[in-house]
Amino acid sequence: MNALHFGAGNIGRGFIGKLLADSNIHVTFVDINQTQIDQINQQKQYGVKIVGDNSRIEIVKNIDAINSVDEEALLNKITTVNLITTAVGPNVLKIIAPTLAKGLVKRFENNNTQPLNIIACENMVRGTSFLKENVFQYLNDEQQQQVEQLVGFVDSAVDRIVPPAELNSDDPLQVTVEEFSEWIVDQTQFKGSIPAIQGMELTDNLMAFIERKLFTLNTGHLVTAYLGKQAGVKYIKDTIILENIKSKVKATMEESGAVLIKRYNFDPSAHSAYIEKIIKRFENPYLDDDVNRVGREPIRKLSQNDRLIKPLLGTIEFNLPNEHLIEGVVMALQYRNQDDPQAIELAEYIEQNGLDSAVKHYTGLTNEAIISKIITLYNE
Ligand SMILES: NC(=O)c1ccc[n+]([C@@H]2O[C@H](COP(=O)([O-])OP(=O)(O)OC[C@H]3O[C@@H](n4cnc5c(N)ncnc54)[C@H](O)[C@@H]3O)[C@@H](O)[C@H]2O)c1
Ligand SMILES: O=P(O)(O)OC[C@@H](O)[C@@H](O)[C@H](O)[C@H](O)CO
Repeated sequence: MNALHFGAGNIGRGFIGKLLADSNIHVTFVDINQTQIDQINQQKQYGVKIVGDNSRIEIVKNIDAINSVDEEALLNKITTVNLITTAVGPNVLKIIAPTLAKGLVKRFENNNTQPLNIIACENMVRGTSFLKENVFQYLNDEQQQQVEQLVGFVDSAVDRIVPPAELNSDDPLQVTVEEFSEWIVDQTQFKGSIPAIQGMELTDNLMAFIERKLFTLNTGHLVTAYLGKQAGVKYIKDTIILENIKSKVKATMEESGAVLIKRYNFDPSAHSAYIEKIIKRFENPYLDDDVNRVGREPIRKLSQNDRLIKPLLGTIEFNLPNEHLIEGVVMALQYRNQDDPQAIELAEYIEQNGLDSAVKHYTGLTNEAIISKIITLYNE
C-alpha cells in the first residue's frame, strides 16, 4: 500500500507517518519545507523518541518526500496512492484543497477506479468533511459524483502530544513523542475496504470521541498554556505542577466535561478519570512543550467550534457553570506573542475596533450577559 501524507511536522512524523510505516505502508510526505524534504530523501528514515516509563527510539523507514510546489510529482502521487492523510493544521486544509481536486480529476482521467480514502488528522471537529467541502468547490457536478462514488472522506480524532523536537545533529528529523496515542476514525465514511493500520481505531460514534478529546484535553491544555504564559513559565510540565494553576485547569475541564456528560451521556466517574489521566500527561517530565506552541493561533482557538466557545455555548444551553471557560476566553483575547501572526492580528483588531467588537467578530457570541462578563474580566 502507498500513502501520501501532507505535513511532515510533529504529528506527521511523530504519529500518523509512523503508524502508517509501522503497518508496512510506503509513506510519501508532502511539505513546503525543502530542507526537511531533502533530509527525508537523503536519510530515508528517522527516529521517533518515545518518552515515558519505557523510553526508547523507534525507527521509521520506507519513506520519501516531495515539495507541495512540485505539482507534477504531487498529482502523479494522488493518481496512484491508496490513502491520503494530512496533519498540516486546520488553516492549511483550504490551501491544499485545489491541488487535491486537480489530482482526483487526473486520477479519474487515468481510469484509476480503485477506491481512495482521505483522512485529515487535525485538531478540529470533522476536519475531513471541511476539506471535502473545499475540494468540491473545484469540481464540476460530474466530477463530484465520481468522487462521491470512489473517494471516502473519513473524519478522525487524533491524540498524542508531540512538541517541537530538540536539535539533534545525528538525526535532524527525530521527533520526541509521549507513549500515549489515539487515532479514531469514522468507520462509516470509508470507500472500499478499510485499510489495516495498527493503532487506527474504528468507531461509528466519532462526534463523541472528537468532542471529548478537543473539549477536554485541548481545552485544559490551552488554559494551562495561557496561565503559564501569564506566570512567565516556559513549559507546560512546569506550569501544570503549580497547584493553583492545576486546580484552575481541572475546574475548566470539569466545566466542559459537564457539557459532554449531558450531551453524550458519558459516565461521570469515567470522565473524571479521563481528566486525571490528561493532567498526568501534561506533567510528563520528559516533554519540553512550550506554552507558545500550545497557545498558538488564538483566533482559531476563539472560533465558534473550537475548544473554548463550543463548550461555553454548551454551558449556556444546559444552564451549567462557566466561570473558568469565560476566564479561558479572556486569556485567549489577552494572549500576546510577536512570533504568532494570529496573536498580532487579534491585538491589532482589539486596538482598532474595541473589545466588544473583537469578541463578537472572533467568537460569534451573541449572549450579551456573557460578552459583558468577558469584557469586565478582560479590563480587570
Ligand atoms: N503536535 C501535537 O501535539 C498535535 C497533537 C494532535 C493533533 N495535532 C494537530 O495536528 C496538526 C499538525 O500539527 P503539528 O503539531 O504537527 O504542526 P507542525 O507545524 O509541526 O506541522 C505542520 C506541517 O505542515 C507543513 N505545511 C504547511 N503548509 C503546508 C502545505 N501547504 N503543504 C504541505 N505541508 C504544509 C509545515 O511545513 C509543517 O511541517 C494540527 O492540526 C494540530 O492541531 C497536533
Ligand atoms: O495543535 P493545536 O494548536 O490545535 O493545539 C495545541 C495542543 O493542545 C495540541 O497540539 C495537543 O498537543 C494535541 O492535541 C494532543 O493530542
